[in-house]
Amino acid sequence: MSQKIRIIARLRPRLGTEPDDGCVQVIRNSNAVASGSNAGTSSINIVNPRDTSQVFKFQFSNCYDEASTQEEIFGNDVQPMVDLVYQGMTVTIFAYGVTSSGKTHTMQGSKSAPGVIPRTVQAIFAHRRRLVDATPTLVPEDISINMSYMEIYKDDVYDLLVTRENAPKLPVRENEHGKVFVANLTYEPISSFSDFEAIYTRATKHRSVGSTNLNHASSRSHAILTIRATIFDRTHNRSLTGTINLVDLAGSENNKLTGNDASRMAESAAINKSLSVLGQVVHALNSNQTRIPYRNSKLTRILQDALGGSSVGLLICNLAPGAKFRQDTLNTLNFAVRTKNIENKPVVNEQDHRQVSKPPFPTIPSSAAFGFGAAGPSGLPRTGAARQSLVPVPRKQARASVSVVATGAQGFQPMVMPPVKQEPAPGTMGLTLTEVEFEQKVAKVVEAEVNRRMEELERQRQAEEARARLSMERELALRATEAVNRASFSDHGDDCDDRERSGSVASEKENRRHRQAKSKSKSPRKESISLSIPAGILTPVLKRHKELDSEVRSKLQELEQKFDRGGKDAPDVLSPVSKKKMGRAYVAAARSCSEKGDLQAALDLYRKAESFVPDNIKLKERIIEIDWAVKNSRPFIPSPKPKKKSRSKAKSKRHESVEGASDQAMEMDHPEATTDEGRHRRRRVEQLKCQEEEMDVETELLHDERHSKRGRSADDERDREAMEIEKTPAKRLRRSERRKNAVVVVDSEDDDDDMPRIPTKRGERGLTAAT
Ligand SMILES: Nc1ncnc2c1ncn2[C@@H]1O[C@H](COP(=O)(O)OP(=O)(O)OP(=O)(O)O)[C@@H](O)[C@H]1O
Repeated sequence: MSQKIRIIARLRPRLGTEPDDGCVQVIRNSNAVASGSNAGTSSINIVNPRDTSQVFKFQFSNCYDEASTQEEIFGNDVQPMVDLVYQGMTVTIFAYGVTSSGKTHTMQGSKSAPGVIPRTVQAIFAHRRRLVDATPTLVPEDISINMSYMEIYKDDVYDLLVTRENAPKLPVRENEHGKVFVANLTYEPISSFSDFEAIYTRATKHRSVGSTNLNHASSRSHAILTIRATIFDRTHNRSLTGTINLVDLAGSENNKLTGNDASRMAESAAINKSLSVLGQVVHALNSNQTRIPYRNSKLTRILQDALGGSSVGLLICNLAPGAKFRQDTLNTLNFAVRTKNIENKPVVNEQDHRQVSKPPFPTIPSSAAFGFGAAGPSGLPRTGAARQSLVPVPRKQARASVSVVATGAQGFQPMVMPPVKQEPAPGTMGLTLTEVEFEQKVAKVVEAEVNRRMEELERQRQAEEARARLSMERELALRATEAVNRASFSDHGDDCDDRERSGSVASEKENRRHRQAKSKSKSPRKESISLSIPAGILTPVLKRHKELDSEVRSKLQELEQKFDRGGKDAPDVLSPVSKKKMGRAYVAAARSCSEKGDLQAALDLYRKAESFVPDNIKLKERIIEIDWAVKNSRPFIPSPKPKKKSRSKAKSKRHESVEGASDQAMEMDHPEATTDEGRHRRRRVEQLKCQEEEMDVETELLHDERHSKRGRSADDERDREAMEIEKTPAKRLRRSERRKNAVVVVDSEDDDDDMPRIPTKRGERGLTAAT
């Protein structure tokens, strides 16, 4: 069964110099007050400032004017709510209004005029006394009462029962049943009103209060005092828990009126924001929205149960008199009107502590004195149907639940009911777990998670260490292999040299002796290496090296075969620059042959050169000419060799070194020089590259020579001839451009036959050896 939030309004008296402008008028209906009904015949009337003939009328359950007393308000509207606590229900009473409207006065009051809070606590203890007196099976210890007190300051929750220095921000959580609670909040047991007074007075000093222009002791936070009463039935091991939340909200603030400084402004912003969310929640509930923005502020999150939940609610609207507050008063009243449409579904919070079957909750003889029989004073049923909750109950729990059905004078009879909501008992988070147990469980889970992560980190660290060790070993092995290889290459190179020498002068015996001497001189190095490397570690590396070696060897063989095939495939494996250089080398060799009169050899060499530089027109012409001469047995007179320019000392040195390499390169093409040793061939390829370098130098020389006087005159001659053929300036220009670009492989000195010339003495000599 649902129940709407009860709304009452209270206008505070004028303070100090506040004018009596009659802006807010309270119309009271004494019958409504007396009956305590929710008829709402009392009203607050406010004259429309724009049209004084128009009056806004707000009807509520009860409306109290300036003359109303604390006692009156408590007796009429709060006392019945207190009684509900002993019915096992949750009650929430909150004071709402603009700053300085009298919320704290209403809730807390003063010594001379105690407010709702102290009166409620007094009523709770009084009720306990009555209950114990009326129930022979109950002793005072069977009804425990405890309290908590917190404030929400700038949207953070603080425990007011601990000193502020030690008070951490408390988290707001939700238990497995969807019940919102403030974790680690202190609950202090109180056995008497004086106990409460002592704790409450101390805690109130911790509350955030500040002075503003409107209120010298303005609340800067929302304060929530909770009193819980638990009746424990030892006979049947069951308990009934009722709770009352007394909420003193901070007032909405108009910063123009409050004259807030920067820090007060920050507080004011937090206050106004949370109140705005409260308004949004109320609006969302009224308009049946699917999503209620409880989570948008801590205030609404904590008050969730009071707003559309399972709590019985009472809203006290505090109003300040005077036109100065007119707009705030209207806002407050509008909020109240919206709130009164919110429907809660109160439940009885009852717990069965037995493990198996559950007998009924014992009949408390004085239960009728609570104002509740089969139905409560506000028509709240106590049956299982009345305990339905908005929060779904887990199936496991639902099976174990036993609900209580009122059977009038016969007392309660047990019966298994459909899933019903059972609120946690004070200090408990569910049916069986106390808060301490819950915290312990959480701590265990956290500890397990931390241990798991630590182990994972340790595993990662060990894996990284192993990886680092492996990579270090690999590095070490690689270095060792390189060292061994260097030694091996060196030996091999020396061996080759020795073999070559042995062919002419040295005997095999001498060579052996020579090698032995060398190996003796190198043995300490090898020893030191073998000592520093663990046995077997080189095996995989050497194997890999062997594989690489055979791979290199096969590639070299392939390369060699290409060269052996007449260089037809060679261009495919050379870069454009290398091709050009190879072409020049063959041209030089061919020229040498033609000078000696061996035209056939020259023709073959020119053709080889053509395979490297197939686009060279002059080379093609030369081949045609020589081919023609060979076929017709005619002599071929080549152009004279160009004179070499003087070179610098450095270049000479370089050429001398390259010259030797060139000779060796030619040996590679010689059948006798061919060897199966891949490493040896690799060295030869390197030497061949050196020869290419030398050819490059020759090209530089050639380029220099192009600009000699003779070269220039030959070009001029060609240009003159061309000028005679090409009449238009455009054609002349294009031809001139072409000539400028075509200078790299064309020997411009060949003015006689315009044939390619690469006059390299060293190249000729090397290639001569090759041919
Ligand atoms: N009914 C009343 N009778 C006499 N004095 C009152 C009454 N209501 C409020 N006051 C006085 O008005 C002043 C402001 O009241 P109170 O501090 O309760 O306002 P508040 O709404 O709590 O303000 P804030 O939101 O700033 O905390 C106080 O001095 C208080 O004593």
